[in-house]
Amino acid sequence: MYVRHMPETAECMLRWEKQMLYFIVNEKSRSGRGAQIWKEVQRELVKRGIHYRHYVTEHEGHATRLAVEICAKTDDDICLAVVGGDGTANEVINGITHPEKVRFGLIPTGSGNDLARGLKLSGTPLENLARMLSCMQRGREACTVIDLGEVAWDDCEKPRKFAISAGVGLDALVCKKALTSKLKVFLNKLHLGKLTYLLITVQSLFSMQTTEAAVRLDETPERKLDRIIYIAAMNFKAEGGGVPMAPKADATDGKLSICSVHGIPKWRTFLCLPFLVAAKHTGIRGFDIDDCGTCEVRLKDPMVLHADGEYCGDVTKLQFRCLPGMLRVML
Ligand SMILES: Nc1ncnc2c1ncn2[C@@H]1O[C@H](COP(=O)(O)OP(=O)(O)OP(=O)(O)O)[C@@H](O)[C@H]1O
Repeated sequence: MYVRHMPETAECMLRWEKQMLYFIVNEKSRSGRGAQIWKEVQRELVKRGIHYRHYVTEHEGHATRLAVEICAKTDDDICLAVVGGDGTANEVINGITHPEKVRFGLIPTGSGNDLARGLKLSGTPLENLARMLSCMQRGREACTVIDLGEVAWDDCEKPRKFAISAGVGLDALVCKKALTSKLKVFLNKLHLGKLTYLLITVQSLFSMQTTEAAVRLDETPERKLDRIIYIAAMNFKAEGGGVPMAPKADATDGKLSICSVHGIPKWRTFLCLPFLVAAKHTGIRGFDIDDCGTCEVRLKDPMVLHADGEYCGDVTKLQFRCLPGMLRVML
């Protein structure tokens, strides 16, 4: 049961009582389950007498616009929570124009929920809400500060921030296919959403085109890699519904973990997938993981790029960069 911690001073009490909590809600997340969860959360907010305002996303990209509008408010302390999946969280993060004044919260309602996994948010929606409210009540200093990543590519208008990961190749192809997958809708109904990623991964691995790349980590000399299956920049350990691509990644160390698979045949990659899923792939030939602050990649042929599972385009030149301590999270 949630125990309400009473603020110690009258000033603190006054601040808490007046604090507005903004929600950006994707009711369509996890094939519509988001709407049900939001109703449940809303009932609890009313019961607790929380001051809140909510905005429901109506289309792709809407969450970014809503976050920009919320950040334009004059308050110097904005509590902004997402009720949605990783895609919605990514859109909101990209709309946070003033990270210094925002406290970010998450009630995960997606099918992958890798950000929630990275933040160790494993409770029910009401448990996650209670945890967030408790942190909110304890003030800005109670938040956990995490790094974000940023990826720029070819002639992109604006680099894209990411909380979990960004990458080219197999994992991006899987994300792109999952976005429009009828199988995902079907498996979500059976509560088997994560299986979508596994099935699409195997199919995509054997149908994808590999290519060559020149990779430069921080100030080190450029390395040439061939037969690229993927190059991913990980902020947290896992993506794609819990695949621990970088088992030692830490979102508070000021670095990204660059994971790549290259120079080995597809059938060998396929045989190594169980090791990848079990986080036993470190040290296997062809599977590299390196920590760095920036990473530049030049590809011989275009590959699909994703940021937190959102399709960014087919690209040949990209740069990943870590943005240390960029997001204050109510956990
Ligand atoms: N009203 C809407 N109609 C259609 N698409 C929407 C709407 N609101 C948001 N979206 C888009 O839906 C996409 C996926 O949403 P989200 O990530 O929240 O859920 P999910 O795909 O179920 O979860 P996960 O990413 O964790 O697998 C987002 O990229 C967002 O742009």
